[in-house]
Amino acid sequence: MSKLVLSPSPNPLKGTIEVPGDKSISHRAVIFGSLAEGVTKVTHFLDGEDCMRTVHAFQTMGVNIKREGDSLIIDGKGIAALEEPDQPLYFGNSGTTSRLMIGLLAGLPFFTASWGDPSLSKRPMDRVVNPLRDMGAIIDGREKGSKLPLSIRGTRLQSIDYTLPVKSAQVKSAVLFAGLLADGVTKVRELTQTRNHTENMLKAFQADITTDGNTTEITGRKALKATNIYVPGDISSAAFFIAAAAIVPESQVVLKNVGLNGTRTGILDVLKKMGADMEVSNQKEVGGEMIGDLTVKHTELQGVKIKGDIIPRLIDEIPIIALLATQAEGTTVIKDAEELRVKETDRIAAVTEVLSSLGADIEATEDGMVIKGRAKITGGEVSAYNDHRIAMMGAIASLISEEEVTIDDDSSIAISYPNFFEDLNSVIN
Ligand SMILES: O=C(O)C1=C[C@@H](OP(=O)(O)O)[C@@H](O)[C@H](O)C1
Ligand SMILES: C=C(OP(=O)(O)O)C(=O)O
Repeated sequence: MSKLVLSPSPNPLKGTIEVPGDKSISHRAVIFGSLAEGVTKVTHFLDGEDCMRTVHAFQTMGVNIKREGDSLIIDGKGIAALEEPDQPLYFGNSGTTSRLMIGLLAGLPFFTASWGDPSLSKRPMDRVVNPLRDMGAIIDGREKGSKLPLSIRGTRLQSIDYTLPVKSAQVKSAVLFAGLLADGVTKVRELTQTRNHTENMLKAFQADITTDGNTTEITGRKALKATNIYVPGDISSAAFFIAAAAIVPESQVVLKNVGLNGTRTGILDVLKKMGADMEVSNQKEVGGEMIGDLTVKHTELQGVKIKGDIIPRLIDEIPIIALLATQAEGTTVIKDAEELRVKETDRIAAVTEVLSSLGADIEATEDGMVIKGRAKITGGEVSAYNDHRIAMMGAIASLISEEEVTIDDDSSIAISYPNFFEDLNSVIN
């Protein structure tokens, strides 16, 4: 636990940052690399705590995974070579590790127990357990299997035709992983498109998969073939510097090689609507994912309405978007974001509490928030609620604060952005 006292920064932000690898893509690269036949090299892998939970899970199941600089070398021996773990798998704080692994473990021919930290133990797992049980999975656990710890007796699964009741890429991925191990063709339908990294990477590993963006079909029991993966910069991490450059006067920051997959770029659409001065350059496709450089300059922003299908495309960026909104002219309304209530913490409550303690005019609603700009960020002492995105939002708020911002504990930042303060210091002149 380390308390953090941040002094207001009088200077504009200037410079170039290459943010760490995308968390969602890094998790999936470890999973598919471990299941595939052959050696997979994952370049620009995110060594944040969450992705390391996924690495440790596969190491416990006998997969040889080693670090080489910022790459990961995975010696995949195929699905049949995975071994029954001799200890419970610990998923730490990671919703993605737990939901994706549960989907996979349900179809592997051995027993596992799994658990998580206090935050993860509160998060709903029935959203993955229910469709998996429909496929024949044998899962038990706390609250009838809706919370960790869980026990899974892996078994041969049947395919399913499943329409997602929640807008969640983790649920979609869990069912597709189970489908990869099941007999027949599994179909997953979503009414609103969520991030599609699982589908993209399954194609790269030569799975038998088709998707039209709403319905994805996968044929089970087909071997995956190793491939090399480059992990783009995480737009969810870049978001903190995009916001910082937009709100600190006279700033100009370049973010290199940021992932620009359209299922993740909702924050860019919102910034454009707010009137931000932002340019995308050097766009190209690498391994099925778009990347590019973003140049963001300070400018005056306008409040906006954010609701509907855009929400899954910016779900993890809402805390930092809320801070942006405090500096925009007029009112920003965020709706349809009730999923925030079941993240690492209740992010609607946490964002509202932290930003109002720091001087903002913000109110929580059932499924979002209402933020009135422009507010002076005066400073103060806040809790990060043990949530990396809340801690980083607090740190960026300190840049425009009149007085110090004190955050009770910044250790959660290592979940997704271990070098956050090095990168921040590199653009504070
Ligand atoms: O699939 C993924 O990698 C993720 C999906 C999202 O969660 P949900 O699927 O719960 O919306 C997101 O919030 C999380 O940070 C990562
Ligand atoms: C919600 C997040 O992650 P997860 O669900 O993997 O814990 C996040 O990174 O903001």
